[in-house]
Amino acid sequence: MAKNALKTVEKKTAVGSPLLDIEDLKVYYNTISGVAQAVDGVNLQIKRGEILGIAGESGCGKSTLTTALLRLTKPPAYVAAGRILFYPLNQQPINLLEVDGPDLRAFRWRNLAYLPQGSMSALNPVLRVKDQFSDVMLEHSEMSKRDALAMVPDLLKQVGLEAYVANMYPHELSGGMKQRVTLAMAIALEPDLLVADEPTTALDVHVQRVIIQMLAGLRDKMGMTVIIVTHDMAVHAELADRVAVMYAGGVVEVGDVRQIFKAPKHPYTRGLIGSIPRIGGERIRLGGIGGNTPSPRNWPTGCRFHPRCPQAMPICSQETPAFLPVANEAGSKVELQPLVACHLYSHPEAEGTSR
Ligand SMILES: Nc1ncnc2c1ncn2[C@@H]1O[C@H](COP(=O)(O)OP(=O)(O)OP(=O)(O)O)[C@@H](O)[C@H]1O
Repeated sequence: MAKNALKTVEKKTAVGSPLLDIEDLKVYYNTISGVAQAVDGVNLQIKRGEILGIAGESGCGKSTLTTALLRLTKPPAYVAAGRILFYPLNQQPINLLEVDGPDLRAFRWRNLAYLPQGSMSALNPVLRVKDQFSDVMLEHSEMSKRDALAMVPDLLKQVGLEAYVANMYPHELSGGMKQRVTLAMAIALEPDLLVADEPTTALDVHVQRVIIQMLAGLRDKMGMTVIIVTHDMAVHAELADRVAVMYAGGVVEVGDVRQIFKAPKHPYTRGLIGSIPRIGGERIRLGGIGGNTPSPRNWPTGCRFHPRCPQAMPICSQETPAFLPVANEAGSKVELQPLVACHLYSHPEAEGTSR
């Protein structure tokens, strides 16, 4: 069996085992007006073969978190604390934050791939599509140029493009085609993890659907883990197995996508879900979330959502709520327990103590 096919079988067998453990991760920015604590104590477990959605308002730290996962943090940002444990197939876990130099270069593309925000402009305008592929594959694997070029038509096919696209330059492609080419390049070396940042923004509805189906297909065909970052809750509803909701630099709730939509626990998640328009049924006024997003240079004390929370209690401004497990809804297929950081669920006297 070819090496790649063997790797795919191994990965599919490993679906459900741990891939990443993010432990108390803090990523800050040095700015003239002080330190911005953009990601401030994130804890998250991610399993092989799952599609995890990361949701939250603009500025809550989604991109800062994912760039740290990919070891792409650049000044003025820096990792202030935490560990990111990565579990390679059949090997001991490694702390991604300690991988450096040639090891890190080898790790990228082969293990971690990135589909950045606005990735359509990430292509080199003076290279034909096939040469962009071979550049990446030659730099990050031991493949010969001939072998790399031979793989291009098949990779293009996987993202629904014809083989002739290999000979085209980026300016000859539509926006949707460029996005597919970038996706095909990201998956060329069959990475364990693909991080897609707003992959459907700025695409028309039809192309959005195609990209969503492709991302879902990667998991099914290759056992790839996908982290999808977007504030478009409809994309999460359609694609994700679990959703992590971020607010003010932290994850406030994570759980089965159906549970997040049907029975959100955290008042912030309820606000997010309540602000999605629905078609059909009675016309209702959308809830939305009052107040403004706080500044990462000066987070509110206690629960950072308390100044905007319709259910705030005195304790909420005083104590930071722990990230605690709550009960899974009946019928959930997700093994990892849902977690919520909210005093409504951590104090027995409070409403909603459904643990
Ligand atoms: N280069 C920078 N210098 C200083 N602060 C920054 C920088 N980049 C981001 N930040 C701050 O970090 C916080 C988190 O930003 P980030 O881009 O991670 O949020 P996001 O949730 O991905 O937002 P969006 O959905 O708009 O992309 C924001 O408050 C932002 O102001």
